[in-house]
Amino acid sequence: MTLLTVSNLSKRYDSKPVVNNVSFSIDSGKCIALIGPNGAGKTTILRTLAGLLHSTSGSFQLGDMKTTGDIRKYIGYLPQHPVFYSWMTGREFLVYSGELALLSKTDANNRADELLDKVGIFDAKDKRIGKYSGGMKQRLGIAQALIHKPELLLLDEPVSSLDPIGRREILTMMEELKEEMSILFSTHILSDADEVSDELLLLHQGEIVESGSMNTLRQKYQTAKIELEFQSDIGKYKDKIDQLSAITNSYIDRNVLHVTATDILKARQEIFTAASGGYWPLTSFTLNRASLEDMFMKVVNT
Ligand SMILES: Nc1ncnc2c1ncn2[C@@H]1O[C@H](COP(=O)(O)OP(=O)(O)OP(=O)(O)O)[C@@H](O)[C@H]1O
Repeated sequence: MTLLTVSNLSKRYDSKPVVNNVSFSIDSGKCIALIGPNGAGKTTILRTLAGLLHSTSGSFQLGDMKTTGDIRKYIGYLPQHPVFYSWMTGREFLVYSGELALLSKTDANNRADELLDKVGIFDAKDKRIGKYSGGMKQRLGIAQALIHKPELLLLDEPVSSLDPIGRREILTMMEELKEEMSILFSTHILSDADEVSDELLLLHQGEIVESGSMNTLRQKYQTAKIELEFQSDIGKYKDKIDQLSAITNSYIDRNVLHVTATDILKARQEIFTAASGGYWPLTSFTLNRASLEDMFMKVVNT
C-alpha cells in the first residue's frame, strides 16, 4: 500500500531551483534512500516533507490525509545536525520532546522510558547529553523523532557524521525500525544506502535522475573492468581487443591492458575466443565489476 505520494515538488530560493519537479512514492514498510552529492537538494526535500519548509509548487500526501497539519502527526524527523541541550539528561530531553508533542506528563514519561530502551541507551538515561558519544546522540535524536509514534520516519544523513562503530549501530537500528514503519533517509554514501534500503532515489541537482532497487540499478548500469597481462607485445593486443564488439574502451597502464565492457559475458567470450584462436601470450585475466560509485557517476553523467 502506498504511504507517501510526492507529486511534482519544486523549491526555489529567489530564482534558483534547488528541487525541481520531484515525484516519487513510498510503500508502507519500505526503507528508501535519497542519495545524492552535497547540494543535490536532499535536506530541502526532507524539511519540506517534515513541514518545516514550504514548497514553491507541487504537493505530497500521506495515506489518504489531505492537510499538512494532519500529516505532521504521522511523520518523525531527525535533522542533519540535531541540537540538544547538553546539560539535560537523555531522559529529560525525551520527556521534554514528548510534552512538546502534546503528550500528557505521564505518557511522556512512559514513552521516554520505552524509547530509551528501544534505541539502546536506557543505561545512560540519567547521564547528561554532553557526555554522550556521537552514536548515542544519534540514537537519542531518533528516539525524539519516534516520540509520537510516526508512520514515516525521515532521517537526514543519519550516519554521515559517525565513526565506523556509531555508523554500524545506527544502520543496525534502522534495520530494526523498518520492521515497524516506513523510513526515508538521505545519504551521500552508496554503501550505506545499499545496506539498509529497499530502493534508491538518486538525486542530482534537484532532480531524481534514477530510482529502483540496488539490484535493478546494478543490472542496468553494470559495467565490467577487465585487466589483461601479456608476456609480450601488449600494444599489438590492445589493437586486437579494440576490434571486439563488446569492448567499449581500453588503455595501457604499467604493462596492464585495462578494458571496459558493458556485456560482461560477451566480452569474456570474445576475449577468450580471440586469445585461443590467435595464440595470444596472455598471462593474466582479471574481472572486476564496477563499484557502486562508478554506477552513480555513470547515472549523473548521462
Ligand atoms: N535557505 C537557503 N537559501 C538559499 N539557498 C539554499 C538555502 N538552503 C539551501 N540552499 C541551497 O539549496 C541547494 C540544496 O541544498 P540542500 O541542503 O537541500 O542539499 P543536500 O543535498 O542536503 O546537501 P548536503 O548533503 O550538503 O546537506 C544547495 O545549493 C544550497 O546551497
